[in-house]
Formats: sequence, C-alpha cells, structure tokens
Amino acid sequence: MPSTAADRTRLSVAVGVIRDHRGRVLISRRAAHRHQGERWEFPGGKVDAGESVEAALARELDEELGIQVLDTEPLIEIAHDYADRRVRLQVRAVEWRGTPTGREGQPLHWLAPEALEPAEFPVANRPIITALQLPRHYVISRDCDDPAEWLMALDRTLAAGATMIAFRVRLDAAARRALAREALARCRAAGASLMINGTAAEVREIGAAGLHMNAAQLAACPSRPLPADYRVAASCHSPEALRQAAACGADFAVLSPVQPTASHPDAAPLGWDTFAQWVADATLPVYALGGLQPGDAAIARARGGQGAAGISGWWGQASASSSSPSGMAGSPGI
Ligand SMILES: Nc1nc2c([nH]c(=O)n2[C@@H]2O[C@H](COP(=O)(O)OP(=O)(O)OP(=O)(O)O)[C@@H](O)[C@H]2O)c(=O)[nH]1
Ligand SMILES: [Mg+2]
Repeated sequence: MPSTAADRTRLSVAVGVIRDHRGRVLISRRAAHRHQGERWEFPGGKVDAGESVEAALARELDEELGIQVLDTEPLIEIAHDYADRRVRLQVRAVEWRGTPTGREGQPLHWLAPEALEPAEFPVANRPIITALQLPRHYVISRDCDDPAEWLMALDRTLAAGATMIAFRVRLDAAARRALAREALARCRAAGASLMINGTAAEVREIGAAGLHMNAAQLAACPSRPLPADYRVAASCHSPEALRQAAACGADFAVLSPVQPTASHPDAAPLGWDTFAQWVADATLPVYALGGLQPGDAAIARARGGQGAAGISGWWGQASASSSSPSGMAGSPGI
C-alpha cells in the first residue's frame, strides 16, 4: 500500500488482532526498554523489505506467540508520527490456530473490546481500539412524519440487529427532544447506541451516545466537541474533510457518496477505488455511505473501511439479519 514519498520513510508494521471464541482480544505488554515500552500492544512487528504484510504477520505471531496464522482480513491502517519514529500500522484481523504463549517473556492478556483502555496503548492505537469497538453497520434513520410510525420502524431496525443508529430527524425542538428520548430508551433496551445529528448540547441533554456532525459543522469544528466518553462522528466528502475529522478528534467518519444515490442525484459517486485510496490515508475508522446495501459492508471492509452506513436497506427493515448474508447479523466487531 505505501505509495507516496512520505510513506517510503515510514516503518511498516504488521499488527494482528487475535480473538478468542468469546470475542476477547489478545494484547501483550511491551518490554520497558523498547519503543513505547511498558504499554500494551496488539502482537506483531516490522515488515521486512520485500515481505508482504500477511507473511510478516505469520512470522511475527509465530515468533512472539507460537501460533499459526490461517487467514487475515484487513481491519484498519494507521499512519502515525511519533517524535522519534514514523510508523504505518497495517492492522489485520487474524484467523489462527494454536495456544498463544509469551515466547519473548511478554505478559499476555485477553480483554473484551469494550474493556480496552486507549491510555494504556501507544497513541497510534487509538483508532484501532475504536475500530474494534464499532460495528460493521451504521444505520441512519429516516426523517419523521409520524412519531409512532417512526418508532415502529426503529423497533424493526433494532430487531434486525442494528447496534448503532443515527437520529436524523427534523421536527420542532420539543417534539424532536421527546422523540430522541424515546428512541434512546429503546436503543438502550436493545443494547444499541444512538448518535444524534444535531448539537453537542443536545447530545448531553438527551444523554445520547454521541454526536454526528454534518460537513458544515465539521468544517467549523475547532476541537473535539464532546469528552472521550461520548462518540464523535463526522460526515466527509473529501480527503481534506477526513483529515479535519481526525484533527478535531472525531472517533470515526462517514465518507460519501460511494455509489450513485437517489437522495443526492447531482453528487458524483466516488466508486470503491477512490474510497479505498482516501481511507488508506485516513487515521480514523471510515464507513462507506451512499447507494449501498447491508451486504456492501463486506466490500467496504475489504477496501479498508469500517463497514457500511445507510438508510434504505437498513432503516425499518424487519428481517435482514436472520435470513440473508446481506443482513446485519454478526455485525459487532470483526
Ligand atoms: N506490534 C505492535 N507495534 C506497535 C503497536 N502500536 C505501535 O505504535 N507500534 C509500533 O510499531 C513499531 C514496530 O513494532 P515492534 O516493536 O513490535 O516490532 P518487532 O516485533 O519487529 O520488534 P523488534 O524491534 O524487536 O524486531 C514499534 O515502534 C511500536 O512502538 C501495536 O499495537 N503492536
Ligand atoms: Mg513485535
């Protein structure tokens, strides 16, 4: 993947996300004398000259843990500049066999993704941790004509397995707040999180999971609008916007339109190749949006994205998850 001059001076690092049957992730502790010593890490190491990321990962995970890599899936790539070193972390979810042991004497630990504490890892790992905690599907609500009908559609969406929903509704302030509160209660009961397309003040007042900024809000955003225990997302349409999203501390971005979409007939679709190029340079998880169906989450992931976002195909759909591979079943994590 490294292509630009800046990339050639980066240390390419293959990083493995190793899960057990309970979905816990394996982390190991870096020895005190090493770069980023005493922090926890995902096992892996430097890619040798001429070596593929997959081969490097297989070699490193054998050397460090004594496990065999059967297959890998791209999770995220992060370019990061430490004061003393520039790295490109090429993170892969690993299918593996064996019994992991700390072959270099390093302590190992299995943790649920939600229990991963960013402050205990190198700074470059933050987006990796976010990527592990975010689902593959991000459902954006339809606007609301009738609150009762809208809530029924929400119930169907939750029953279909949605775990992260954007509240994107235009109503007068009081009706909007009442609907958001009811939506939040239903999302919580279903174990899903509710993002608000609105203001940071509204998110705090309602107690929602986070804020989804539109492109104009992002452009005017000087710094992260909410503390770390909220999520912050941003709608992006360009590499500059993806950089701005990272600069203002957003946890993830939604990049659109990837495919032609009836809701924005005048916008030129990016296509998957451009999506992949822009995502490769992004330093936060990115969902694909625009003219997509739930089944496209797999394509988005193969192209380096976090997954797929959408309205039609997701919102109010009753049974997508249980019957078809295009549904949201198995959506959390990887
Ligand atoms: N393995 C690994 N390296 C990481 C992570 N995050 C991160 O910033 N790095 C950085 O990536 C670089 C290379 O990783 P490494 O030290 O594991 O390389 P290695 O296994 O080949 O070690 P070696 O130097 O003993 O040969 C280090 O500068 C390290 O700080 C992570 O989660 N896992
Ligand atoms: Mg290593």
